[in-house]
Formats: sequence, C-alpha cells, structure tokens
Amino acid sequence: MTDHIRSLVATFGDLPSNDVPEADPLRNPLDAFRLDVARQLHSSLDIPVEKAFEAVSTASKVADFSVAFPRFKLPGKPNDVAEKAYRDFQPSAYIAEASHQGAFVHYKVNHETMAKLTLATITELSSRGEDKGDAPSASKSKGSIKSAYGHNESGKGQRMIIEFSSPNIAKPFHAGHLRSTIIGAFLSNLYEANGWYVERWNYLGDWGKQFGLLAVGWERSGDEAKLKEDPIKHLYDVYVEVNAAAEADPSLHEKARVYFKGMEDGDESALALWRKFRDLSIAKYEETYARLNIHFDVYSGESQVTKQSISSALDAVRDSEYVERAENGAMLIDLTKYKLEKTVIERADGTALYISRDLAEAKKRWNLFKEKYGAGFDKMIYVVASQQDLHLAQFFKILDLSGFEGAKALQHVNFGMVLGMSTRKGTAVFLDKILEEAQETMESIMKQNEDRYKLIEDPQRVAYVLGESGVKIQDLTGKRHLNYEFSWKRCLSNEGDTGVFLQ
Ligand SMILES: NC(=[NH2+])NCCC[C@H](N)C(=O)O
Repeated sequence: MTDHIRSLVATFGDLPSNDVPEADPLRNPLDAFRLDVARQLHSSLDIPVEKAFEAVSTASKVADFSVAFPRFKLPGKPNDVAEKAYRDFQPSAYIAEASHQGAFVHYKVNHETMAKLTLATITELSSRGEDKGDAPSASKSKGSIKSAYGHNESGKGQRMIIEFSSPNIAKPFHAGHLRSTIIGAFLSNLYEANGWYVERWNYLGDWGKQFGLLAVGWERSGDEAKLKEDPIKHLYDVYVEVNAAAEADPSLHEKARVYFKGMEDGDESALALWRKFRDLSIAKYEETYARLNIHFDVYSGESQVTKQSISSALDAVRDSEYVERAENGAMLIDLTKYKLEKTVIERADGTALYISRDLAEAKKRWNLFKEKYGAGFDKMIYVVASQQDLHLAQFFKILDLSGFEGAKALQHVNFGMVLGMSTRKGTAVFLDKILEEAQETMESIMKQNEDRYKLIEDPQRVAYVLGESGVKIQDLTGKRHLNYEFSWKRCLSNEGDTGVFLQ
C-alpha cells in the first residue's frame, strides 16, 4: 500500500525509523524530518535515536524544529554540546539548514521534500481510505474530511457529545455564537480524526418568558411572508418592536406572562405558534451552518427539557447539606466552599431556571447514550463564552455533588469575546449577513485586478470560499481565551496568517 511512499522516502535518504516505535513517516510526513534530525544527533553525539527524536520540538518559534541540549545531560556545557551538533550538521534532502543559539540548535526543513512527501501521503492515504471504505468515521458526517490522511484511531471506542453554537431564537446570533460555532466545529473534526464517535448538539435558547412577549409582538407586527423569507431577522424585528412598546405599556408584559404560562401548561395553540417559529429558525440556521460546512446531529434546546426531568434533577440535591431555603421559598445552593458563590436553583413559584435546565439536560443526554450505546458518554464538551464560566462551573459542581455518574466527563471549553463585530450597515449581527458581507467584500477585492478577475472560472464561488475561510481563520488565529477585535481588513487580507493566504 505505502510502497509508493516508501520508495519516495528512499529517494530522499534512509531513515532510522525502526529505532523509534512512535515515529510513522509513512503516515506522518513530519516524522521523516524529525527522524533525519535524530539520525544526525545520534551520529554527532551518540545519543540513542529514540531519545533524540523525542527532543526534536515542532513548537519552535524561530525555525521549523528546535532542539534544547540541556535535556540530554551530556558531559560538558550544553552550549558546547549544541555547538558540536551544529558543526556536525550536514544539509540533507530533509533538513535544509541549521543555526546555533546558546544551548539550542534550530532546523529548517527542505520545502520541496516537504511538499512532495505531504502531497504523496495525502493522495496515497485518501485513495486507500476510499477504496476500502474505511476512512475513520468520516463517512458518517457530511462535513468532515474524506481522506484518511491526518486520521488515527487513538480514540477508537470512545463516544462524546459536543455542544456548540447554541443561539437564542428571536435574538441576534452574536459574535460569541459565531466563535462557539467555529471552535466547536473545529474540535468535533479533531476528535473525529482521532477516532472518536462524535455527536454535535445545538442547545437553542428557545424557551422562556421572552417567547410570551414574542407572541404578543407577533399579533402586533408579525408578517407571514417576511417570516417565511427570513425568519431569524423578522422574529428579531418583531421582538425589538414589542420590547419598545412594552416599555411604554407594561400591560403587554402581563399579556406575555399569561401567554408563556399557557405554553408551560401545554396549551396547544400557544405551542403551535412557538413551534412554527422554532422550526423555521432551525431551517434557516441549517442553511447558514451549511455554508460554513458545519452540521448538527441534534437540535436540542431549553424547550426540550421536561418539567419532570428538572424536578428529578433537583430532587437529587434537595436534601444535600449545601441546600438552603430563601425566605420567599426559593431553593439556593451554597457553593462558597468551592469558591463558586451561592445560586438559586429553583424559584419560589417553582418555575425552572437556566441552570436547572442544564442540570436536567446533562442527565438526559447521559441516559440517552446509555440507552443507545449501553454506556454514558466518555466526554461531553460545552463550547460556551467565558462570560458563563461561573454558570458552567456551578452546574458541573452541582451534578458532581448530586452523585451524577457522568460528572467527571464534563468539560467546559471557553473563549474570549469578539469585539466590534458588526455588518457595515447595522449593529445587530446576523450570521448570514456576516458571511454575505465576507463574500461581497472579497469579490470587490478580487475585482481590483480586472484582468485576473476575468481569468477566474467561478469568481463568486471563489469569493465565497475565501470569505468563509477569512472569517474562520481570523477567529482561530487569536488565543482562545483572549478577546479579539473583529477586523474586516485582517479577515480578508491575503497577507500574513489569514484564511485567504492559507487558501
Ligand atoms: N448548556 C448551555 N448552557 N449552553 C450554552 C447556551 C448559550 C445560550 N443560549 C446563550 O446564548 O447564552
């Protein structure tokens, strides 16, 4: 199978791969380059190849690889050892040059060899994966990488849920949702490429008093045609209108309360309207996610958490030593011992809260996996903005204190804020508008060179792909936990570490 790569590698020079069990140059081209460095260190300093291989770091800031010599604990000063390794270095088909700096030697790869080997490996492994039909788990999901290149089976047999994006119906899809979407999709692909079974869940903000208000607003300014055309935008407009109106006329809030009560009590006509809003919004979201090559396996949401499941989740902590009753009858849990403050988990009137829904939903997902696969998930990741750090830490802790078996499998992946993201025309952000704007702006940049523009076969498609990549890559470039300033210029520039440059 890999004969082709084997003989290609041989034309560049033999590698001591048998001495390093974890190196796999026939699947991972980078290993071939690290092995060459290891081979050279072995002959210069007589270090075992395996140890030398481990020391070749790919996290170098100044070159492709760096080796820190103090770690070998060889006789003599590390600087002198490094210098000897540097002096003995011979440029090869793999490593083009080396430089010496204190106790370090830095190495740069031969780009031609890197390109040849990488492309050959991709071709080889993908054709192999396809004709045996065994590209790990890629077949299952629409959006994932078809080739077996970059896949391994280290996570085989492990199952996870990853919850991400999770926008709120009738409110804008803000930059935080975009970031959650991008990071969540990235992590899903990564786990899948490592052999995990991954379910992508979207937990919509689709329940609560605001849906009562939305229904009141719908009576005032709802428009069927507009709803069909762009449900997310129209529901938002209706919501903004009714909120403003309710400022002046508080009786609208009372109406909203009554309406939502009807929904909670299962009044079918109230639910029918809500269901229509939800279904149309999901359909529109799916379209937009598809533009980003992202799909979800499950659209859950706050509405999908039943009253019974909430009360049984609360029953599990009711008698705990951490629980307190407020004067008005609300139930609180005191997590100050864990530096997680106190929080209300049940209102005085018994109605559910964001946190109690999360408690019940986590258990529901666990039980669902048990039913389907005979065991709960091995991991469940929540990709949610750092503003909700406390919330997530609280509900994880409550689940843990209540003896929930899955508590250890929960993980919060947080992220900093995206500042200043807006379309050029307005302030409210809609994901589809951002993507359209990325495409349009990209196309106008392309048009600046008319002769070249004419040569492109499908310029709109190209602008679309470049725009999308720009948005995604700008997001992934910054450190995850830091805030960053959204910039159209950086997003669509073809210089530096940008999506356009990458494409
Ligand atoms: N399980 C969760 N609480 N996930 C996060 C949901 C995010 C929420 N819909 C928001 O927009 O703020």
